[in-house]
Amino acid sequence: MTLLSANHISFAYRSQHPVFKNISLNINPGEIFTILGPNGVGKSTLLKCLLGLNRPQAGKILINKTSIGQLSRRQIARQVAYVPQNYQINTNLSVMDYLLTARAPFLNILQTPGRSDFQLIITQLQKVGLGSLQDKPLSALSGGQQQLVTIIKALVQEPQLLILDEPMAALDLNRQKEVLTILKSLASSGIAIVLTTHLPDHVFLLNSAVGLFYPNGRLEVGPRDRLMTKEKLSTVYQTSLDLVYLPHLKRYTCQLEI
Ligand SMILES: Nc1ncnc2c1ncn2[C@@H]1O[C@H](COP(=O)(O)OP(=O)(O)OP(=O)(O)O)[C@@H](O)[C@H]1O
Repeated sequence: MTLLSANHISFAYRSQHPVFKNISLNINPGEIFTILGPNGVGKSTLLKCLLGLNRPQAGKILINKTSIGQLSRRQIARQVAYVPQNYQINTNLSVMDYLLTARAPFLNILQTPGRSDFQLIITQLQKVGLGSLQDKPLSALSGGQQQLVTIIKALVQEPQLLILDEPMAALDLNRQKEVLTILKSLASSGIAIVLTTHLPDHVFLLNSAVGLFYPNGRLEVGPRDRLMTKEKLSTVYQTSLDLVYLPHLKRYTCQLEI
């Protein structure tokens, strides 16, 4: 069953100036879908439409067959978690207290988090080697550590669909590897993942389906083998680049032609 579907959606912040028109896509459980495109083309705007934060002027978005407009924020938060692009968190909450806020959609109005909520968070922090940071104020963490914490916040929401906007932009290579591994393992457990990235290699590393956002606002959706070509990527990024096969890693890498 399709978890998320967007049918012919169009969105403009100002009338007569559409960011994109007539975009359709379907995401199934366990699928990874990576959106690539140049700066300012509309990737974050599209994600916000899929989350119900932006309301498209045309088209329909369904989550588990229900129109997103008919779902409350709490109902959406029980199914979908979001890692925003601006991960810098302006709060003096401790890491633990901040992460506990992600359990709110599952608690009644006067209910406080229980043992299982704390344990879930401790387990997730330990998985990425941040167990020792749970009592630190968020403001004392580095940018990369804060980005990891926002990813963990989405995970402790135990979503069916995880939407991430450039989740690895601030991470070192080893931490990128950790996040890629986590995303792959979430997908194999049936969670659907939609992400944006500026690194085309992430598509190959995640074995994901692709959405190519062209500078004219068109989104081409399809399998990696059909969309990840030198010609299409050069058109998307308006620059010369090449795809090089790495036989020992059995995958392609995307390189600028400089
Ligand atoms: N809140 C807003 N109000 C008005 N215009 C906006 C708003 N947010 C984004 N835009 C505009 O919409 C267009 C798409 O922006 P968006 O942030 O979706 O691009 P993006 O593809 O995610 O870019 P980047 O790769 O740089 O993050 C841009 O022209 C941007 O200036």
